[in-house]
Amino acid sequence: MSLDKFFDTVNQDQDNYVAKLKEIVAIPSISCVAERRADTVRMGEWIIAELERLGATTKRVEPGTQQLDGQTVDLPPVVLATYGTDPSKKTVLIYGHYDVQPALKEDGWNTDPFTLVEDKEHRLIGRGSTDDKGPVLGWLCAIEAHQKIGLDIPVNLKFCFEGMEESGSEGLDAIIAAEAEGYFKGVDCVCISDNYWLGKTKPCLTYGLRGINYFGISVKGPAQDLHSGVFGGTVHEPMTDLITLMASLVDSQGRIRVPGIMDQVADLTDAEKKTYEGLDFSHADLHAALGGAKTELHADPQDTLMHRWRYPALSLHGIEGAFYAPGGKTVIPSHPIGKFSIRTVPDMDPHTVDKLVKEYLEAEFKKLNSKNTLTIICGHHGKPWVSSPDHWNFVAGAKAVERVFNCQPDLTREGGSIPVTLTFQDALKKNVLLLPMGACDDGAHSINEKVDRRNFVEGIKLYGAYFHELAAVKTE
Ligand SMILES: NCC(=O)N[C@@H](Cc1c[nH]cn1)C(=O)O
Ligand SMILES: [Zn+2]
Ligand SMILES: [Zn+2]
Repeated sequence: MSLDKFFDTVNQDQDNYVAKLKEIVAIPSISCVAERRADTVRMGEWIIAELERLGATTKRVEPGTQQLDGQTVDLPPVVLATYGTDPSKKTVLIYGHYDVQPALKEDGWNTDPFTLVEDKEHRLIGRGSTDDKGPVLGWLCAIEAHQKIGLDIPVNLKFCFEGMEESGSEGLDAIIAAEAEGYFKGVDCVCISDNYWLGKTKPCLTYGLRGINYFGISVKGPAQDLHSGVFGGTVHEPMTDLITLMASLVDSQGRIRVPGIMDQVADLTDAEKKTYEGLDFSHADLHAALGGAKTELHADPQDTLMHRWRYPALSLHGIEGAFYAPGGKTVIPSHPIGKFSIRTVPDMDPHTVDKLVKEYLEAEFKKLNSKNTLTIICGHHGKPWVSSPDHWNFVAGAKAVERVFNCQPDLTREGGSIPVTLTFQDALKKNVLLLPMGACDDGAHSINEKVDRRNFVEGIKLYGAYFHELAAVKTE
């Protein structure tokens, strides 16, 4: 079968697709703040409308409410959709998320984060361009291009798009469990496009993710912020305690200092070690993703990948309630909350991780002899996931890569977390393939997040080619 006409159509219509991406980047669907919840819901509604325009049948599922920023707010809808119900065709379930990480121009963006701009190098810059609005839209553009040329999509499509992925996917697991024998019945395999290539030119198929345990350390002292001239030297300062605790978690070589964490990590076998050989990855790729900084922790690129994929990492994210604005305010913050997370790997258990962290921080706090009050907040969890890339779903993905990019994909794991991956695998008992469109230097979660126009356009072709390869692939 020739897909040339489909590829030509995607090329011709690419400006329309980019215009749509601009439209949705402009919706600031930040899931972690109550102030943006209405926008997040609006983004879900945009997707429902677009799916219906394409002829899909949609089902809007309300996951319930949550406590956020001191208020009870509705969780954004989970969008389920069906496109095609031919019993003679395979059915693929596609998952993506329409929420994004926070972004402020003051964080260091060169342009307004919620206005998609294209620069001279054809980078499409804006929050969500690569994580995950570009890929979500890409699936819909692939359908549109098929319709335009009257080309049949040779598989049935089911969609599950959520608006809480960046905030722990609250409410989603329950919906998947409830619909495993309902809406998701008949699904043959799952595909997710929400991660990145190893480098800037070669696509990959991904079969592993790290998990995540998110934490807060709250240190409470005086009832309000204080003048440091009047009170400095006379009271236990919450920030001093907090900084000491945060510094005790990890050293400058990235080694986690919480006892017991490393004991849970699965041993590296010879077979696993072999999977790192021949991967198209160098420290030049890492440096590109770091914006030119050469600050790697490990000398050998394979060690870098192992520490991204199969070892845990503890990252300090920020401090809420501390003075961070420009200027020299002489304040003693009364109630700072430090935030950090641990990226988890096989065979770490999220509840054991919580317990070890809590016990360690409480013991460290005791040593400070402080009269402040410590509370450890154990936030959301997501388990690590590793699967087999030998499944026919991966064979179809690899063939689609060959068709569009004329090369064999890298087989990778990933350092980030998409907890629903494991949920789908366990609840539906089906293989899950991660098929990214973005490059290693896209800057997801960072300033100036982008997707290259080439990746966006070729990614749409990749998704279309994947539909056709899925239909053709042998399943025995
Ligand atoms: N593209 C996947 C992704 O960015 N996932 C997030 C999930 C998350 C968990 N807690 C907050 N966000 C990630 O950080 O890996
Ligand atoms: Zn994402
Ligand atoms: Zn993300």
